[in-house]
Amino acid sequence: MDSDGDAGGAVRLLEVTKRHGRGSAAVTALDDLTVDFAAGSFTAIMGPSGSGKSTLLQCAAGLDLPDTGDVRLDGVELTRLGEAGRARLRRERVGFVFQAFNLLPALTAEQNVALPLRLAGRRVPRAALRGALAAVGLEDRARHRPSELSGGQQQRVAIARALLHRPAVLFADEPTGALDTTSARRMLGTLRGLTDRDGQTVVMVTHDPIAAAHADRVLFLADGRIVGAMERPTAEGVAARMTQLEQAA
Ligand SMILES: Nc1ncnc2c1ncn2[C@@H]1O[C@H](COP(=O)(O)OP(=O)(O)OP(=O)(O)O)[C@@H](O)[C@H]1O
Repeated sequence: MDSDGDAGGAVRLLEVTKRHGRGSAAVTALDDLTVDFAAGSFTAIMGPSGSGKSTLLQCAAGLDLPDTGDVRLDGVELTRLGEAGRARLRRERVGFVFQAFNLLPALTAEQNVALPLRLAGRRVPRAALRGALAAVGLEDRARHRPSELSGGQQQRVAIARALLHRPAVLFADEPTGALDTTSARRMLGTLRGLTDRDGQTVVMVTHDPIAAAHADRVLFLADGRIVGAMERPTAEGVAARMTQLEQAA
């Protein structure tokens, strides 16, 4: 590891504190938090409601800025960038998948995948488009509209869209929240495959111990701090740890 301590790190948060609100209503969402997400790793973030998971994702992805501390994404200190610089960094190096798929109903799967790059004025090579759909197992659904796809397939289109520009990190906020069990399992298999096959760095917030068990590592958050980590997690182990945290909350 070099003197910056970021060797191999796709994302690093260093002593990050983030408060929401002002005065007596202020809430410390992240409290002097330091964490590294290694390149090519799949991390799940868990914690009781209000523990700071979404805030962590927003700060790590450059969607929000910490009050103090530094965030480095793919070698770039994004806390030193202005709004335009952060927007460019997000567009070029970050992929985002949310619980809501946010696909446009009038567009086909491949048009939805291409849309963000087209809106940014970039040409989208056909091979890249096909490659992104193939990476999520949907190459045969390219011409289907969202209404002709299952919920799980729609979420995989959203993942293909997030992957098209080959982001350094794919952030996923409750990506299985709106899916049935079978679709959720397939979606998690897709994320797992992206890390195993392509070395894609994935950071996922979830409430579901079964989802978290697909990751290489689970980080547990409470009151804006990391209070534990589990390597090679099992659903049972994660569930037991979450029960402890929720009883303590
Ligand atoms: N815009 C905001 N204004 C004021 N307080 C906020 C705001 N956003 C978040 N908070 C507070 O910051 C804390 C952390 O919120 P955050 O959404 O990061 O938690 P979370 O772990 O993602 O929660 P959940 O699992 O319920 O989605 C909570 O106490 C929340 O109420």
